[in-house]
Amino acid sequence: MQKIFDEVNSLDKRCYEEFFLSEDILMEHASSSMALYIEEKYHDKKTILIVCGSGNNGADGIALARLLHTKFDVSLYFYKEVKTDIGKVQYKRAKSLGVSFANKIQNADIIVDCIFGSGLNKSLDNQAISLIEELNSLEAIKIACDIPSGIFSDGQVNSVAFNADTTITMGALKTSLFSDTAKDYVGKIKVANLGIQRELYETNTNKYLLEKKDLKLPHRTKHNSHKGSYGHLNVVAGCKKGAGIIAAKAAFGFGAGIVSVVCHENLDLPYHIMQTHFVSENCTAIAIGMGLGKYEIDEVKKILSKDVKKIVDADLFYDELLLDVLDEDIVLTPHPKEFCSLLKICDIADITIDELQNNRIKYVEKFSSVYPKVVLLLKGTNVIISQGDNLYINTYGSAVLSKGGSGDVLSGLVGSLLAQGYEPLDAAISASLAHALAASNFKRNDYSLIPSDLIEEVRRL
Ligand SMILES: NC(=O)C1=CN([C@@H]2O[C@H](COP(=O)(O)OP(=O)(O)OC[C@H]3O[C@@H](n4cnc5c(N)ncnc54)[C@H](O)[C@@H]3O)[C@@H](O)[C@H]2O)[C@@H](O)CC1
Ligand SMILES: Nc1ncnc2c1ncn2[C@@H]1O[C@H](COP(=O)(O)OP(=O)(O)O)[C@@H](O)[C@H]1O
Ligand SMILES: [K+]
Repeated sequence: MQKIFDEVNSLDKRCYEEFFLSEDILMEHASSSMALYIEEKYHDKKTILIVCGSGNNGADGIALARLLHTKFDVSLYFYKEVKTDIGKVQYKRAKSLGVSFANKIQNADIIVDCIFGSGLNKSLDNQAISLIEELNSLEAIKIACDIPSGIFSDGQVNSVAFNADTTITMGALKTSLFSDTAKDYVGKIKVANLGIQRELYETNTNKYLLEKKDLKLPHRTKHNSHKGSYGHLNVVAGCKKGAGIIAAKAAFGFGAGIVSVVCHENLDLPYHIMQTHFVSENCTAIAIGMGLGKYEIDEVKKILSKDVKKIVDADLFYDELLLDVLDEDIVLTPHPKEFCSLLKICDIADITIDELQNNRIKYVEKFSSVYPKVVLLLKGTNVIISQGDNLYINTYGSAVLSKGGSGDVLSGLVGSLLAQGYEPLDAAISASLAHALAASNFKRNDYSLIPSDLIEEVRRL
C-alpha cells in the first residue's frame, strides 16, 4: 500500500528547513519527472501545449516547457500572467532559451494542464471555466500537473475540472485525488520525485492507497486438511432470498469449506450449498442483512449475539438492533444511503447522501472514532475501509459493478474470509480488492456483468 496525505505543504516545508532543499530544487525535479514521463511514453508525439496559471503550478509548467523545448514542438499558453517569484525566474529562463508562447489555445498531440494545483482556493471564474472546457473538448493526450485544475483540496469539483488521462502529482499522493468525484478526472496517477526519495519526503500518515499486492488470497497451505479446516459460513437469507443465495455462492467460490444458508423456507440451492433453518452450532462466521427485510426481531438478536465473526450489510443499517454489536470487531459494508442511516441511528450525524458523498472520509473518520473496533467498508467508486485511526482506499472498482447483486457478492467474499479465520480488517481489504479486481478482469464489455460472472472471475484470481 502507498501513503496518502491530506496536504503536502508541511512536507515541502520540511524539505526546505530540515534537508536544505530549495523551492527551485524541488520544482526542477518535479518538472524533470514530468518531462521524463512524457519523453519515455510519448517519444513518437510531436506537439505539446502547456497551459499555465499564475501560481507555482504554472511555474512547474514553464520549467517543463524549457525541459521539453527542442525535443518536441512546445508552446506555452498563459491563463494569467505568472506572479510567484520562482515562476518569474522560470519565465525568464524559458524566454531566454527561445520557448514559444502561444496567444491562443491551439490543439497539440499532448496538452499539459498547469493552471491550478494545490493553491486552488476559490470558485473558477468564467474565463477559467471556458478555458478548461475548451481544453477538455480537444482530442489530445491530457496530462495534469499535480492535480487536474478545478479539483479542490477536499476532492470536490464546483463547475468543471480538467479531464486528465494521467495526473502526475508532486512528491506524494494526496487525499483530494481519491474522492469519488475526482475519479472521473484524474486518470492514471503517477507520483513525481522531488529530488528526495519518496520514503524520506513522506512522514507518518493514517491513510493508505491499496495496491494489488495487498490482496491476500485464501490459498491452502496444508495438505492434511478437510472442509472444516476452512470454516463454516452461515448466510442469513431474508425476504429477498436471492441476496443471501448470491452471497453464499460467492463465499463458497472464495474458499469457505462449508456454506449454509439460514432460512425458514426450503430453498432451491445448488447442491454444494447447505440449508439450515437456524444458525448452525459450529459456524465460524455469519453474514447477515442482505435482503433481510422483515425478520423476527428476537431471532435477529439471537443471531447477532452469537460469538463468531460477523459481516453485517444492507437492511440492518436501518435497525437500532445493530447498536448492540458495535463494540465488537465486526465488518459493516454499507452503501452511501445505508451509511447515512447508520450515522443517524448512532446519533453521529443526520445528513443527506450528497453531504456524505462530498465528505466521505470525514464521516468515515467520525464513525470510526466513535466505534474504533468496527471495520467499516463504505461502498462507492473508491471504496473506503476504516478501523480505528487507519483508513484504506480501494480504487480498482469501476462502473461494471454498478448492478444489483454486486454488493451481495462482496458480503459473501468478506464472510468467506472471516469464516476462514482472517481478521476483520484483513478480510475487508482482501475481499474488497478481490471484488474490484475480479470485475476489472471481466472483459466482455462494461455493462453486462451479472453476479455469477463476478463470482466466476473471483474464482479465477
Ligand atoms: N511548494 C513546492 O515546493 C512545490 C510546489 N509545486 C507546485 O506548486 C503548486 C502550488 O502552487 P501555488 O501555491 O502557487 O498554487 P497554484 O499554482 O495552484 O495556484 C494558485 C494561484 O491561483 C490563484 N487562484 C486560486 N484559485 C483561483 C481561482 N479559482 N481563479 C483564479 N485564480 C485562482 C491563487 O490566488 C494563486 O495565485 C503545486 O500544485 C505544485 O504544482 C511543485 O513545483 C513542487 C514543489
Ligand atoms: N461505479 C462504481 N465503481 C466502483 N465500484 C462500484 C461502482 N458501482 C458499484 N460499485 C460497487 O458495487 C457494489 C454495489 O453494492 P450495493 O449497492 O450494496 O449493491 P447490492 O445491494 O444490489 O448488491 C459495491 O461494492 C460498490 O462499491
Ligand atoms: K493542474
